[in-house]
Amino acid sequence: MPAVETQQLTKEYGAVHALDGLDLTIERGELYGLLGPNGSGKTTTIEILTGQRVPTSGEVSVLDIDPVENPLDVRRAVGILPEREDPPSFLTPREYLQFVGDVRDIADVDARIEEWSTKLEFRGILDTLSTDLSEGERQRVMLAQVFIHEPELVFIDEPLVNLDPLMQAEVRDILTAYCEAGNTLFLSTHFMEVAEDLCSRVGIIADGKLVTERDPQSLDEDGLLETFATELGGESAVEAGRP
Ligand SMILES: Nc1ncnc2c1ncn2[C@@H]1O[C@H](COP(=O)(O)OP(=O)(O)OP(=O)(O)O)[C@@H](O)[C@H]1O
Repeated sequence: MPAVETQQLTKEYGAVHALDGLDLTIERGELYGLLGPNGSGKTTTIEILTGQRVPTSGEVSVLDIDPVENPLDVRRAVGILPEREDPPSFLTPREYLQFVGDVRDIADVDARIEEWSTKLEFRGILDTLSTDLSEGERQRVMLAQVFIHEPELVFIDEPLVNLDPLMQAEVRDILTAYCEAGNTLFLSTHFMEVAEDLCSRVGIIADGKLVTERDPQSLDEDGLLETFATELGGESAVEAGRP
């Protein structure tokens, strides 16, 4: 069974058709990127796949679980990093990750905190209040909470946001190694260069529909993405500092 499958998924917010018959199949071990301009339906897709939002119609399966029927089971099984989410300002990264360890029933949470704070290079600020951390440091803590329970499927909305170029390269390596170990990663981005550099397959979404799926090496060989040029990759992810 694929890691993720949707059939004719729709989501309406009143008169807005956020998803309009979305068909997705993502196999285990893929590093799949959903690329699309602002408002194309990426966040709505992730929210439905992770049991946070109920679709208007259509079928969904995530690790063989139906997130509409069993949202808690899906959230237990996967890692999630929503866009623009921070650790609570009044907790230190260590306290926050211990809290995540409690919620996720992780027996050896202290060892995992050591492991992930080392990998993501924030050991030095483990005991600093999150309110005093930079945006990039907070993003690294949030990335750690995605992986700390070693899920086999992870959803990340805009994965490299707020990271400096060196850290972006480190995170790319971590995400790639994670998929090479047989796990699956679903990420969304509106930066073409993130999709090109990171993904093994890219789906292009516009107006809630999957327009096409591409090998990242031939992402724009026919100039299709020129139509989204101002929104997609119109500025460099590195220059923008928020890919
Ligand atoms: N809670 C909501 N209520 C009403 N409309 C919504 C809601 N959430 C999203 N929408 C609308 O649904 C459409 C898809 O939004 P969504 O956030 O899924 O797009 P996106 O591709 O993630 O955008 P972005 O790149 O800006 O994060 C947009 O038109 C948006 O305004």
